[in-house]
Amino acid sequence: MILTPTGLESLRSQLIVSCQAYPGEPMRDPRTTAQMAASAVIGGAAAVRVQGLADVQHTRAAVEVPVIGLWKDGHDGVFITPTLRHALAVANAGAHVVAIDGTRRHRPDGLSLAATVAGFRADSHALVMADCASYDDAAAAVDAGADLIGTTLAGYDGQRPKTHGPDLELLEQIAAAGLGKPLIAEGRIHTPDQARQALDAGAYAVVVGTAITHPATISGWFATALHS
Ligand SMILES: CC(=O)N[C@H](C=O)[C@@H](O)[C@H](O)[C@H](O)COP(=O)(O)O
Repeated sequence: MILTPTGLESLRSQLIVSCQAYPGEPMRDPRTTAQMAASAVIGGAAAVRVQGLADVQHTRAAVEVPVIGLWKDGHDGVFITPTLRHALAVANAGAHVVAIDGTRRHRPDGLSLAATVAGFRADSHALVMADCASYDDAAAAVDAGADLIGTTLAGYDGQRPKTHGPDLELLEQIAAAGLGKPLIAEGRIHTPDQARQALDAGAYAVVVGTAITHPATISGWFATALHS
């Protein structure tokens, strides 16, 4: 299955579940990621988002819904699918959509976002999701040719404060501008109410990660509540 921009209609107002375990964690295994993704689909996820080439491969085989893939390389600066090479590798692993850093920061391979998207299009039919951190990033990512705009990096690169829940103000700002590409709310959506608020703020679809698929963090929330 190739996902086309028109095919994105299947994601309208839907839940997307991000399934990620971090290096060194007990659940950091591509088979576990794929099992989490399949479980999320049973619960109603219309798409899933996974990190790492093996995770993309295993998840593609485990679910029928679109797979958004990314490759985190490092943890500072531009690290979400930071270069064209990373993006093509994620697409070749089977991702329908490749999520890449969509900020205006310098990229490790020196390419602009527009050059990255153009180079990607030359070799892949997969769609591109730009993980942005601000309104200016989002506008630039649309100009650069991205198919979807995510608020993934809002609060993580210093452009905007790290809100306690989702950055609803940013969602409203981007949605009000009518940039013409699906706006994906992502980042710190921890409750069903917050997911709903993100849609009401103008998001096309909502990504939830930690609150569904990261038991170490969720356990911490409960443990802290008991001890405070
Ligand atoms: C900033 C960054 O590296 N975000 C990553 C992007 O893939 C993931 O670590 C997040 O879990 C994902 O964005 C979903 O967000 P949340 O887990 O808050 O629901």
